[in-house]
Amino acid sequence: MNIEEIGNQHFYSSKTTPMRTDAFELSDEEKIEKIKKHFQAIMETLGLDLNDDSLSGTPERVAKMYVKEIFSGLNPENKPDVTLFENKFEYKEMLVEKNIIFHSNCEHHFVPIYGKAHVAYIPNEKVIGLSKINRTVQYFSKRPQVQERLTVQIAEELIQMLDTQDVAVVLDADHMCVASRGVNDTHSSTVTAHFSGAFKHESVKKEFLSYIK
Ligand SMILES: Nc1nc2c(ncn2[C@@H]2O[C@H](COP(=O)(O)OP(=O)(O)OP(=O)(O)O)[C@@H](O)[C@H]2O)c(=O)[nH]1
Ligand SMILES: [Zn+2]
Repeated sequence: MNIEEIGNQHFYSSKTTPMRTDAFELSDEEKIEKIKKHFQAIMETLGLDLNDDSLSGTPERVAKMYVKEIFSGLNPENKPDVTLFENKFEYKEMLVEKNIIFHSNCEHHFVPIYGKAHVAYIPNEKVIGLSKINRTVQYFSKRPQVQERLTVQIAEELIQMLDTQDVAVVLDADHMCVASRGVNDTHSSTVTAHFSGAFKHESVKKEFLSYIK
């Protein structure tokens, strides 16, 4: 179960994004209006002069950016339509789409996480339009995230869409909350993985890992 399936019901699990029961009561425009006021208060509290022509539009810019861009994946209406095709070619090997660039944000500090996703699956009856893999990665990225949950959400969505357990997802990302503050480590990166179905077998996993090396 995930937020796409339960509509406006509250549901917590480590795999789903924790949402309030009233998450879908406000329209995007109403959310933008509210966030704009709150962000203006944050800027004023920091001592910034909102009469400055470079700063005056910032509360609205940030509000629009949150709702329409970087957190647009919180709204199930923005879930991409996915085109599937019959697997007429009887392609039975793994398909790997690697180096899918994604930009997300850390839910602990609200600063960027960015990196590459490598996705593979072994087709069953259906094959997926390639760009829809990118779009699925992007949709779940555009939420406040932890990398572990993002990995699992992408994998579970593909398992469901493609009607196969044979799915692998690896994310390799830099966290700005680690790099540009706190421990200020600009060298470390974080790798997470989800292997299911055939990808749990050592030889299949190894083949996939050899392609993304
Ligand atoms: N497991 C996991 N941790 C993350 C992720 N993104 C950020 N974090 C960590 O979340 C933790 C939050 O810890 P806190 O101690 O509450 O935050 P903090 O005081 O700002 O900690 P520092 O970052 O160590 O300064 C930090 O250790 C972050 O590095 C992620 O995707 N997965
Ligand atoms: Zn963080």
